[in-house]
Amino acid sequence: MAHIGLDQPASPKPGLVMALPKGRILKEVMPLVRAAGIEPEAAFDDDDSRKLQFDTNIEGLSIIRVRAFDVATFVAFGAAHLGVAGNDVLMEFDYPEIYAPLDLDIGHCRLSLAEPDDMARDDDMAGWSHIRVATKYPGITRRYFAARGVQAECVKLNGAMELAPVLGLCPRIVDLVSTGSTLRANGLREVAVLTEITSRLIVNRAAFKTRPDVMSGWITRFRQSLEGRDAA
Ligand SMILES: Nc1ncnc2c1ncn2[C@@H]1O[C@H](COP(=O)(O)OP(=O)(O)OP(=O)(O)O)[C@@H](O)[C@H]1O
Ligand SMILES: O=P(O)(O)OC[C@H]1O[C@H](OP(=O)(O)OP(=O)(O)O)[C@H](O)[C@@H]1O
Repeated sequence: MAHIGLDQPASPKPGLVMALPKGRILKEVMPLVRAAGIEPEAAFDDDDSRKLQFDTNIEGLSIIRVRAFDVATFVAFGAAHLGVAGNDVLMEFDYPEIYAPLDLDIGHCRLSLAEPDDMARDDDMAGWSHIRVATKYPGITRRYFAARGVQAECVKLNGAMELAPVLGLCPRIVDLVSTGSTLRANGLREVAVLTEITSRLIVNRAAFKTRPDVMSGWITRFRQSLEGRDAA
């Protein structure tokens, strides 16, 4: 007897899907989305709505709102066709299926190594062969230090990294820094910048190949949104 449906994924909705991160980037990205001519349905701005996928004024284009790391995964696997992600997320996954054609010049921050003030005072990175680091970015951290001859043992945390040195979990952290106030408030000092971060428009490579006109059309619209914003 044929079993139908149980382990079959639901058929994806036809049309184009744009993945946006639901965190702090959303406020910065929405003016660009709207300037590109995309207006989501009213439920998108309704905090009480439990919807996750939203229709837009553009026939066949919907928006999904997901966690920042998941934007890259939806786009890499072709479940979404385009999206917005920080290059922290892009570098951590390093998905070959993602093409990131446009720097949106939003979400500026940096990924840095930090340690307690008293440790930083007479610490010398040149003498390290092994370090233990708490981070949400084990991939970037390992690669960065391996290229400098240092083995980085990473303890994965998903937030509040700054607590790790304070509570003795790990003496050092690699985390995002913008104003530096979170580090200061927790007695930590930035000792190295691994990379500067901004958010990018990202596109699934297969979608770009199979629908070049539509996908390049959206890249152009976002480029024009950026030019309009910069000229204002
Ligand atoms: N302090 C910051 N200043 C500027 N940009 C930041 C800052 N922190 C994070 N970002 C950027 O915003 C993106 C999303 O961060 P956000 O804080 O919204 O998500 P999160 O809380 O880390 O993750 P999650 O979506 O899992 O809750 C990051 O990937 C990064 O590119
Ligand atoms: O240098 P600052 O301006 O203080 O910003 C840095 C903080 O911002 C991010 O955290 P977020 O607020 O996203 O919370 P999280 O720890 O839950 O990710 C990051 O992880 C730092 O903790």
